[in-house]
Amino acid sequence: MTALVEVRNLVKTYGEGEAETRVLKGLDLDLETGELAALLGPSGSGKSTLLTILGTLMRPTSGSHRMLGEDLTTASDRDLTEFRNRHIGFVFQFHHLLPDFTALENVIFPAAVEAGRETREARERGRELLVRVGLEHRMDYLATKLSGGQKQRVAIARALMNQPELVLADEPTGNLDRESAMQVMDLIGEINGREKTTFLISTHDEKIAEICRRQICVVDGRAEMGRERA
Ligand SMILES: Nc1ncnc2c1ncn2[C@@H]1O[C@H](COP(=O)(O)OP(=O)(O)OP(=O)(O)O)[C@@H](O)[C@H]1O
Repeated sequence: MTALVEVRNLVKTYGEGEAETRVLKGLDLDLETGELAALLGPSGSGKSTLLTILGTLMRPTSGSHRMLGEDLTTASDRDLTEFRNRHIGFVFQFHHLLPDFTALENVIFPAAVEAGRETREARERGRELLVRVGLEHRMDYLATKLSGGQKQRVAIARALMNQPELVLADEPTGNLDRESAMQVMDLIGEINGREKTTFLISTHDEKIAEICRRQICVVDGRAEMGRERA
């Protein structure tokens, strides 16, 4: 069986000459369908860099990156954008919701971009997702009127809008109190269990990492695999 994501000998350097920083130094990583994995590592070890490359938002300096059997290192920018919209969802620490739009409008935004317009089906799926994340009573609230935990739940619903196989989350609970963080993790766990969506979650929080079935640590530019838990 081929992995959902297959990364080999990934290298990423920033800058040139004396200012060159080699962040990823030949990293190998496989992610299977349905995994719930934490991405750990000291500050500056390259977690965000790796997530940005896996999300096709930045190209590696060298190495191979495949997802769903497609070679993404040689794909055109246009093909990458299409691939990203269809197959990858993102959740960030600072949710990046559009403040002047409602929760529902924020959720259906990716589908509207993909389709070039807002469809009735998209509105329906957006509503369903907001119900699933427990925000049926906040659909028409402006994003600015939501609490931090609620905003993050909207961000998760938005990430799921186009039914991605992979969701990349960069410190999704970093800005939340313990209770909201656990609610967000419960939600991610439920979606992962039910829909087999693969999640890769970068975190500094050991408790969050423990909830994940697998821990992957970026150390000295390479990935060290943690033990898989049943
Ligand atoms: N655009 C850039 N240009 C130059 N250097 C960069 C750039 N982005 C990141 N870096 C450097 O690459 C290294 C890895 O950064 P990255 O943000 O990937 O680490 P991280 O593990 O996510 O850190 P943190 O846990 O603090 O968020 C750091 O030394 C950083 O300074």
